[in-house]
Amino acid sequence: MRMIGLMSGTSLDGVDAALVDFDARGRPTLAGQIHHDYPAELAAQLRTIDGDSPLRTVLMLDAWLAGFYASAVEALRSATGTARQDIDGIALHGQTLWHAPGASPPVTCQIGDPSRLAETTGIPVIADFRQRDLAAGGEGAPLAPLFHAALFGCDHRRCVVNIGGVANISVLDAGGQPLSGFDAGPGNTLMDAWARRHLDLPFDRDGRWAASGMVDTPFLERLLADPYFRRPPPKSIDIRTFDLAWLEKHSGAPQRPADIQATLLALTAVSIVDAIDEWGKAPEDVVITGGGALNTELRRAIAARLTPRPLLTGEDEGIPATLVEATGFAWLGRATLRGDRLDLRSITGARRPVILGGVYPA
Ligand SMILES: Nc1ncnc2c1ncn2[C@@H]1O[C@H](COP(=O)(O)OP(=O)(O)OP(=O)(O)O)[C@@H](O)[C@H]1O
Ligand SMILES: CC(=O)N[C@H]1[C@@H]2OC[C@@H](O2)[C@@H](O)[C@@H]1O[C@H](C)C(=O)O
Repeated sequence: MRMIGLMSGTSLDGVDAALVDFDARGRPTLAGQIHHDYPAELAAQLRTIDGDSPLRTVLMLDAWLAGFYASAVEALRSATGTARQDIDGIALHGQTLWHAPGASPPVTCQIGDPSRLAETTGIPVIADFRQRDLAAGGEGAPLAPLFHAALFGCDHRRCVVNIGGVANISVLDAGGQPLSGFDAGPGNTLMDAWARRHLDLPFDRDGRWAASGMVDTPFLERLLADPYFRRPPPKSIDIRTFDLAWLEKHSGAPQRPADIQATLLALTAVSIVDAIDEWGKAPEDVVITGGGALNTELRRAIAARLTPRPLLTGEDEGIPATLVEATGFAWLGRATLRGDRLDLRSITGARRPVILGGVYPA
C-alpha cells in the first residue's frame, strides 16, 4: 500500500509530507519527502488562534490550508514521479488550533479541509483521527505510541520521545507493543517563543544561545513545580499550556535573556527525563525524534540526565527524526483504510479499540 502522510505540528513551521510504501506486514519504507514552510504571516496568524477566535477566521484558514496541503502533495508527486492513482490515500493530521480534552465535552480542533484536499488532489483522504479517539472517551492525543511501536518496537523496553512544540513520550514493552503514552510538557515551544522575542529568530539553532547562558536552578525548580508535571497519565496538553504567559507567571526569573533560555532548555530536558523515570517503566534505551532532536544542546542535556541509558535518534533507527510523524500518520491512514481497530485504551483512556479517522473519497 502506498500512502502520503501529512503532518503539520505545534511548532507551526509548516507541513511535512512523506510518501511511504508499506509491505504486507505493514513495515514502512520512505519513498520520498518534502517540507513546505508556512508563509511567515500565516504562521503568525495561526499562533493567535484559539477557542475564542472568530468562526469566519477559522473557516477561511480551514479552506486555505487545504490548498496549501494540496500543493505539498502535488510537489511530492512531481518530485517522485508518482501518479495519483498509485497512491492509496493521504493521511492528513491537519493543523491543531485548540486541544481541550478537559473541557465538557472534550474537544480538539485540527483544520485543513479534507473534502477540499480530496477534491483537489483526486486522492482519498483520511482525517479526523483525534476526533474519533475523543468520541471513544480518550484524550485525543498522543496517537504516536501506536506508530512508534510499529516503527521503533524492539526486543527490549524502550521509550520514544518526540520533541516538537510539545514533548510526548511513548512507552514500548519488550515485545514492541505500546504500554502507554502521554505529553510530558513543553518541547521546543518555550525556547522557540523566547528566541522569537529576543533574537527575532524562529528557533535557537543547536541550542547555542542556551549554551551561552547559565541555568538558574531556583527558577527552574519553580517552573518544575507546575502540577502538570506530577499528574499521572493519561494526559495531553494544548500548545498554550506552556507559553510565555505561563512563564511570566513565575517570579524570580534571571535578568539575562540567555540565562532564561538556558533554564527553558533545562526545563524541557528535566521534565522529559523525570517523566521517563516516573512513568517510562524502566526503558533500556530512549529514541528521540522531532525537530528537537536536531537541537544538539538539548540532546546533550537529555543524554547526560539519562546516563547510563543510551539516547538514540530516529536516524539511528533508520527514519529521519523530523519525518517520523508524517510517516506515522501514513501508518495510521493505512490502518483506517484496512479497517484495523486500534487500541488506545492504555494510552489515551479510550473505552474500546476503534477505527481511527474518517475517509473522504476522491
Ligand atoms: N537545528 C536545530 N536546532 C534547534 N532546534 C531545532 C533545529 N531544527 C529544528 N529545531 C526545532 O524543531 C522545531 C520544529 O520541529 P518539528 O517539525 O518536530 O515541530 P512540530 O512538527 O511542529 O512538532 P509537534 O507537532 O510534534 O509539536 C523548530 O521549531 C525548532 O524548535
Ligand atoms: C492535539 C495535538 O495536536 N497534539 C499533538 C502535539 O504535538 C506533540 C504532542 O502534542 C502530541 O500529543 C500530539 O501530536 C502527536 C503526533 C501525537 O498525537 O502523538
